[in-house]
Amino acid sequence: MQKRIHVAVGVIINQHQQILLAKRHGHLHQGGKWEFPGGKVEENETVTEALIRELKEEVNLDVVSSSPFMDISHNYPDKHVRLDIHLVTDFSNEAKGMEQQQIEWVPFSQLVDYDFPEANKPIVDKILSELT
Ligand SMILES: Nc1nc2c([nH]c(=O)n2[C@H]2C[C@H](O)[C@@H](COP(=O)(O)OP(=O)(O)OP(=O)(O)O)O2)c(=O)[nH]1
Ligand SMILES: [Mg+2]
Repeated sequence: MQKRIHVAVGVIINQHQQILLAKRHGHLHQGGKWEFPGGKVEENETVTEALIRELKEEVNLDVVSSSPFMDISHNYPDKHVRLDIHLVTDFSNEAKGMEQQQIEWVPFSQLVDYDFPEANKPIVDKILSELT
């Protein structure tokens, strides 16, 4: 059984009801796909701490508060992930791709046009059914 990596993920929504997506670099696991920003929870770190750290490192946002949204375990052929997904509507600063990745603020209705990793399907479904 492979190790399951624990990932803190942010569904970040701005005042225009747009969601922040970032494109994963081609060489990464699930490369070329669009993702909700986030990354691995390190040892001795809570999910919230990881979320705050990753959103600063990846997209330059300062999270003020967040709330749990959903928890997904997914087995890729090469990797098992647990996505610990949080809603972030309270943040400061301007979003920037800090790792030279493409980022976009996307209206809810356009989410269906983006190519996400397989594990993300239930996230997009829940956003569309509960937040719109
Ligand atoms: N951030 C994020 N990761 C996702 C999403 N969907 C999905 O399957 N994943 C997977 C892809 C990766 O296997 C894993 C995230 O790990 P990562 O490699 O980005 O972790 P990280 O940002 O800490 O980067 P690093 O330590 O490898 O430098 O979760 C998503 O929407 N957002
Ligand atoms: Mg990441």
